[in-house]
Amino acid sequence: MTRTPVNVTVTGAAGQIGYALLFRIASGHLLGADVPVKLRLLEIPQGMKAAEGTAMELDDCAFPLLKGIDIFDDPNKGFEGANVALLVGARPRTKGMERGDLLSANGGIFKPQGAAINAHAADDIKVLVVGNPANTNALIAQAAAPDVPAERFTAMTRLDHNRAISQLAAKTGAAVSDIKRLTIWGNHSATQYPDIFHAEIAGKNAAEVVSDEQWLADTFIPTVAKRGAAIIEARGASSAASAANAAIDHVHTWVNGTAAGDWTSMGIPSDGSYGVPEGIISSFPVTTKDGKYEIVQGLDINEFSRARIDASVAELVEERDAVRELGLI
Ligand SMILES: NC(=O)C1=CN([C@@H]2O[C@H](COP(=O)(O)OP(=O)(O)OC[C@H]3O[C@@H](n4cnc5c(N)ncnc54)[C@H](O)[C@@H]3O)[C@@H](O)[C@H]2O)C=CC1
Ligand SMILES: O=C([O-])CC(=O)C(=O)O
Repeated sequence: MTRTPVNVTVTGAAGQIGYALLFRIASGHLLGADVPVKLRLLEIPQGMKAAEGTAMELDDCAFPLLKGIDIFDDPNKGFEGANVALLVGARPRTKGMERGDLLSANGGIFKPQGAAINAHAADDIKVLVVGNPANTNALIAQAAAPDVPAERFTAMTRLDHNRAISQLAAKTGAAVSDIKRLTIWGNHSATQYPDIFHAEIAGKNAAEVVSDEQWLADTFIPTVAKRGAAIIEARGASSAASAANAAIDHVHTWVNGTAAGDWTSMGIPSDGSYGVPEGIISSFPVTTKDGKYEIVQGLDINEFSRARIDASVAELVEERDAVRELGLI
């Protein structure tokens, strides 16, 4: 049976992450090796020519699953019929820019994109926001799309999740595939909290295996939370291939499900679980099945974790209040 292609819209398609992302979507890593895709690339006018170049290269790969590529600089067209939208293009912070300026500049991108998704995307649209500040940009887009179920707007903390697994594997000598149930809580920012108290390493409790609270507090958490800045310092440019990889993982897991006994981390609208105020887009431990996710319930949160979750959530509340003040939500 021939399957109908899935329409995948990627914004910021001519950027660094876009260049690392599009080829993997087209080769079947986003949705599955048997799922044909049509790509819809959305750029700003200055990015159109570079996006055309990337599209030429995509053609040159002769990917069997790639059933079409269209390029737009109008969000109303870019999101038409989209089943999956990866919102990567954003306004980076530049010198002298205050947080309010950054939120307001991104509001100018994510508000119209949310409205275009509301008006033109397919009924089953799933949105992943990668562009920073990802959680609050997702909130802005979601607020502009009142007809789309709120839970379809998610923000990427999978890169943080993968970074934390890798650091934990290096510390303990375990294989990354032996590490399960790790959680990133809160914001995709330096306040995020990577939590190993419920994680398992080859079936044993990770915090007990590590048994070194000082390493947790002084090395592990800051290394994971500040990894983006360390990459910028080393590479002279922000994480691109690892960010693209995490975006692929996020959507693949959302669509295809978490493995039995494991969970992942996603930035999602809070339902009030774990004392996180309803509505803000915060990272939680989630399981996924049949294209839907659920927050893992019933975890004991110790004092060490509580303080850190609360600090990151407080930052998200401040960001929400700031964009509310700016009339963006
Ligand atoms: N959530 C996460 O874990 C991570 C998020 N990021 C964020 O991802 C974003 C993109 O990163 P890069 O690809 O490295 O940046 P980049 O600057 O290389 O590319 C961004 C692209 O977006 C385009 N763009 C700007 N405004 C647009 C709009 N309104 N519509 C469509 N396209 C637009 C630009 O023309 C440019 O081609 C940044 O905000 C970065 O901070 C990066 C790494 C990890
Ligand atoms: O700060 C940035 O632009 C990059 C980023 O989010 C990360 O690598 O986690």
